[in-house]
Amino acid sequence: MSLPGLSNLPGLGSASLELSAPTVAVPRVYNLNPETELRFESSFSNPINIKLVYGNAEIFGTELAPNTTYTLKGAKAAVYTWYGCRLEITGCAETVQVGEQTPMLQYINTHGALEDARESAQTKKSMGPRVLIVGAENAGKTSLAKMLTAYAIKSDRQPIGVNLDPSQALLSVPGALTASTFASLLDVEEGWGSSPISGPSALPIKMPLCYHFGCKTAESNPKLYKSLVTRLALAVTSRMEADEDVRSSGCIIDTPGSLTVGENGNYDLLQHIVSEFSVNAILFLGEDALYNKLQQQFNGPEVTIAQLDKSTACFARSQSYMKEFRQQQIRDYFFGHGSITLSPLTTQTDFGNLSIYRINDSTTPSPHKTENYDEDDAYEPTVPQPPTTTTTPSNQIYEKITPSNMMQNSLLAVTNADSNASQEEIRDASVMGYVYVAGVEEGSRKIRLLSPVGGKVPAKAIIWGSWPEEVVDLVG
Ligand SMILES: Nc1ncnc2c1ncn2[C@@H]1O[C@H](COP(=O)(O)OP(=O)(O)OP(=O)(O)O)[C@@H](O)[C@H]1O
Repeated sequence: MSLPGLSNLPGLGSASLELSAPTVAVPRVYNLNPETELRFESSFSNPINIKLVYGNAEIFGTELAPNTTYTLKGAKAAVYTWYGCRLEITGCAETVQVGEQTPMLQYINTHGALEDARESAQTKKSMGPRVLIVGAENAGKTSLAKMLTAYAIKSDRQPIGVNLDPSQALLSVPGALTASTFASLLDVEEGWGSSPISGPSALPIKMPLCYHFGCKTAESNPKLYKSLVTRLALAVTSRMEADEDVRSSGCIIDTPGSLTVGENGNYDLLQHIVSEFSVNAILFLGEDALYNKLQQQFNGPEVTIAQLDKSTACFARSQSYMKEFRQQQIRDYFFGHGSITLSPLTTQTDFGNLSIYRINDSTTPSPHKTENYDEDDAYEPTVPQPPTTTTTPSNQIYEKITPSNMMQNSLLAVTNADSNASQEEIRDASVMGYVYVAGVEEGSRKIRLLSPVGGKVPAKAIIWGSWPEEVVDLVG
C-alpha cells in the first residue's frame, strides 16, 4: 500500500512506502455453558491472554473482571463459570479444552460448611475453622487452598493462608514456609498476590510472615521442619487472638504431597501440624486407602475429616516444568511479574561482612551427617571456620561457613537474627528478605549479591540451604 504524499518527503524520493497491515492476533472465542470450565496450559515463553467478554467466570475462585486481559505464562489452570460466559483467548495455548465434569459443587459446598463454622465462631467469639488440605502430589491442594481463600475473601472474611510446602512458594520463594492474612483479592496472573518486596501493584499487597526451611522435602529435615511449623503456628494463633475478624475466619493450610506417601502417610509430621495449628478440619483429596487410614488416625470430636474429589483436570507436572516454575517464582521475586517491573541491585561485599550459616540436612553431603540431630540435645555453639576445616557436631542445625564458589547462583535468606545469634535464635527468626549470589571471588574474598533493595546487606544471620536449586541465568 502506498501512502499519498509520503513520496514527497525529503529522503524518500519517489520510492513508494509499503506498509503491511499490523499483525493482529485473532482471538478464539469460547462460549461456556453454566458449570463448565475451560482448561488450558501455556508455556513460560509464550503466554496465553484471556478476556471475559460476557457473563461471569473465575480462576481458582477469583472472579475475572469483564473486558480485562489476563496474561498467564507457564500456567496450567481453568476458567470456571457458574452461569455461563464468553471468553476470548489470544496467544499461545499449549492445550485448551472444555471440561464438563468438575468437583466445583463439592468445593463450593465445602466453602459453605466453612462459612457456617465462621458464623458460629463469630457469635461465640471463638476461633474459626483451621483447615488442613492433604493429598498426593498434583492432587489439586494448592488450587483448592486458593479457591477456599478466594471464596472466603468474597464472603468478607480474612483467612490466614499457610504454605507448608517447600517445593513452591506463597508470596515468597521456594524453600520458604509462609503465612499471610488475605483480606483483598488474589492476583489471577501471579497466583496469590504481591508481597511488599514486589513493588507497586494494582491490588493491595499481602504481608507474608516467612521462615526459611531451605530443604527440598519436609522429610529431608523433619526436626527443622517441625520447629518451623511450630513457629508459624504460634504466629498464626497470636494473629488470630489479636484480630477478631481474622480469628473467626480461621486458616487454610496447604501441605506437601510427600506427607501422603507410604501406607500411612507421614503420620508423624501430619500429627505435628494438626496439633500445632489445632486443626479441626482435614480436607483429603484423593485415594480411599489413605483416607481411611487418616480417618482412623484423626477423626474424632476435635477433628472432622472429609474426602473431596480430585479434579480430573489437575495436570501432572514434570520435574522440568516444576524446575522452570520455581525459577520463574525466583525471577518474579527479584524482577517482578506482569506489568510490575522491579530493579534489583547488585552489591559487592567482603566475605568478612557476612555471617552465613549452612543448613545441616540429609541432602547436604558432609562427613558430619552420621547421626540425626536431636531437638533435645544440648546446644553447642558453632565456631566460625572455613568449610574445609570446620568440624561441626552433627546435632547442630546450622554450620557457620565462609563463602565459597559452591554458593554461586544460590539464594540466601537474610534473617532477623543477629549475626552471632544462637542456633535456635537463627532457626526461630523470620526472614527479612532473600539475596542471590551472583558471583564469588575466593582469591580476593569478595561476594557479589543481587538484592531486591539497595544498600549494605544487613549484619544479620544469613541462611544457605540446599533448596531451592541454583538459578543459573538470573544475572547476565
Ligand atoms: N480444574 C483444573 N483445570 C486445569 N488445571 C488445573 C485444575 N486444577 C488444578 N490444576 C492445575 O494442576 C496442577 C496441580 O494442581 P495443584 O498445584 O493445585 O496440586 P497440588 O496438589 O498442590 O500439587 P503439589 O503437591 O505438587 O504441590 C497445577 O498446575 C494446577 O494449576
